[in-house]
Amino acid sequence: MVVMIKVIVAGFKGRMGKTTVQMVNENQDFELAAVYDPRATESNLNEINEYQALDVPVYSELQQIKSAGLDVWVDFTSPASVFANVKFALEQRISPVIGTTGLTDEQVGELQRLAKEKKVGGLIAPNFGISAVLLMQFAQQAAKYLPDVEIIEMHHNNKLDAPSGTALNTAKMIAKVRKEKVQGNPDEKETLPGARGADYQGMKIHSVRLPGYVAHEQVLFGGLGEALTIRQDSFDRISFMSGVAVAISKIKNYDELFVGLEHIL
Ligand SMILES: NC(=O)C1=CN([C@@H]2O[C@H](COP(=O)(O)OP(=O)(O)OC[C@H]3O[C@@H](n4cnc5c(N)ncnc54)[C@H](OP(=O)(O)O)[C@@H]3O)[C@@H](O)[C@H]2O)C=CC1
Ligand SMILES: O=C(O)C1=N[C@H](C(=O)O)C[C@H](O)C1
Repeated sequence: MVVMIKVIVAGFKGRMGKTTVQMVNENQDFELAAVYDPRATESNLNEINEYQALDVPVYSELQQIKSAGLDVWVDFTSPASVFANVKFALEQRISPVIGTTGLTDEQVGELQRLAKEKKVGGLIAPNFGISAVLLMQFAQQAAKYLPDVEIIEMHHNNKLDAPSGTALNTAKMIAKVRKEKVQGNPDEKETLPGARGADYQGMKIHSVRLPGYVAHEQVLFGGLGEALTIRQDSFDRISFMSGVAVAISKIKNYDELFVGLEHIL
């Protein structure tokens, strides 16, 4: 008998949540066992027009989830809610697969300690798209030779957090291989505040928000008489789904919480 992985999708009404519900439902190895949103008024997905054929419980309170026998908690919610959701999942020994951005370093540390204590596998992926995972790795490699770098991330205009989780993670990965340095003219002055962007250990990060965009990033390196630009584009949220599927399939095999899809590929 094939045992399917029982998945709950938190944030199921959102842009990523909807795409994930469809992917999980269509994957023969996964069972869409529940969905969660504290503001949901439905008790079953079949009450929603587009999901009439699906008999899946909708939970709006964490207490309802305790006895649901779930394997994996996929979280695409909001920076304000992800920590409490993931803490709950780990306490219930449900493996979290987290796409939501905005967790602080302290929160990540606390969740990693809890995962170890509970011996539960989990993943925080700043980006589930393979093009973004590769961009971050290539950028880290390039920064060893070209340490002057600026990051431009471009997203749809409904995004809540800035900079994007991917841009911040790119900067953190680069910071591991280069010394902190001041870039640009040490005497430069912003005549319009914010003109030089945000600063992460001397790296400038610029956030663009425009309708029509989905998720895009450029990492620009400058050297003596030369430059390198690395760019990735997610034109559609489907680009994140193969990464989410891999994470759901594998995450139960681990007993710690990783940051970065590359750790389980
Ligand atoms: N790692 C990756 O590859 C990717 C990550 N993301 C990240 O995923 C997150 C979600 O993005 P997106 O789908 O565009 O955002 P949306 O705003 O479209 O969706 C978020 C959903 O979560 C719901 N929600 C809010 N609070 C809770 C809660 N406590 N529990 C469950 N659900 C809740 C919201 O409901 P309501 O509107 O009622 O508040 C909303 O339906 C963001 O942090 C984004 O950066 C996005 C794309 C890819
Ligand atoms: O909000 C989004 O859309 C995205 N969020 C993630 C991020 O902040 O990096 C991943 C991707 O860029 C899409």
